[in-house]
Amino acid sequence: MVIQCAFKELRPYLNELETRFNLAQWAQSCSGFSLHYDETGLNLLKTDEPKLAAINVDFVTGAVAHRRKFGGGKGQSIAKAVGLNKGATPVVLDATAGLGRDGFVLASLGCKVILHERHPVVAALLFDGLKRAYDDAEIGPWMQQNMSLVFGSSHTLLEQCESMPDVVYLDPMFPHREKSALVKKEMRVFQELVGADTDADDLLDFAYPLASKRVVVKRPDYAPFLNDKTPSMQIKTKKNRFDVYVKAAMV
Ligand SMILES: C[S@@+](CC[C@H](N)C(=O)[O-])C[C@H]1O[C@@H](n2cnc3c(N)ncnc32)[C@H](O)[C@@H]1O
Repeated sequence: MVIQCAFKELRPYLNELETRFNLAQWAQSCSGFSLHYDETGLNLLKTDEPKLAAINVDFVTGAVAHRRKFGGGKGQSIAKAVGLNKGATPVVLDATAGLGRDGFVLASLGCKVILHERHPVVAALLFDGLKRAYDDAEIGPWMQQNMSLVFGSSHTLLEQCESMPDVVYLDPMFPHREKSALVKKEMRVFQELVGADTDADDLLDFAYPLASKRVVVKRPDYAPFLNDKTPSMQIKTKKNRFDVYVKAAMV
């Protein structure tokens, strides 16, 4: 998968992205998608829906940036689920990072967040979004401290972790059935690219021994528990819930 771009001076950076994430290897399995770089950064397009389906990671000015400023801070369900309301700012390993939105909410609230993403195109989008955030005068300093990406599968990376995070956060792909046309479209494009995370049940078994305080699993409200394991507690939102597997108190 070659990244298309009108700016010749960006070719070295784009070559680096292509190499780092082995994008050439994925050209076949990502047919129907293309990657473009423009002034907004790296964009994924669905070839037959070029205008509507661009996916881009923007922590500086996008919807997540708005949520950072006006989204409810530590009162948000995700913050409560990882234990932020207990006065702690845990180290969180986000083992299914996706576009980094949940991770960004936690990083903006002070957590150190390590992101794992295994899909090369998603990882490339995330890497590019992080790079632009690191360079931003307002959020760059704390983003560089709080958010980092490791490209690879958590099925192997969690086993190799040398230090224990306080929290392991899991949000594997589960078929969505939201009604909003916009969300539906973006989710559909994302799901088509990534596919269902059919091996997600195993992640709980890797995550639980590694987390020192808790494992948090985000699920749509209609989804069964991950690996059929009943959580210690649940925090429910309109469309999702956070299943929390507590190991030790968050101090
Ligand atoms: C539903 S998305 C996560 C969305 C994310 N929470 C956000 O806020 O943007 C799930 C992501 O997890 C990734 N994933 C699933 N299993 C993984 C694994 N074992 N290791 C690393 N990434 C994984 C998928 O490639 C996909 O990008």
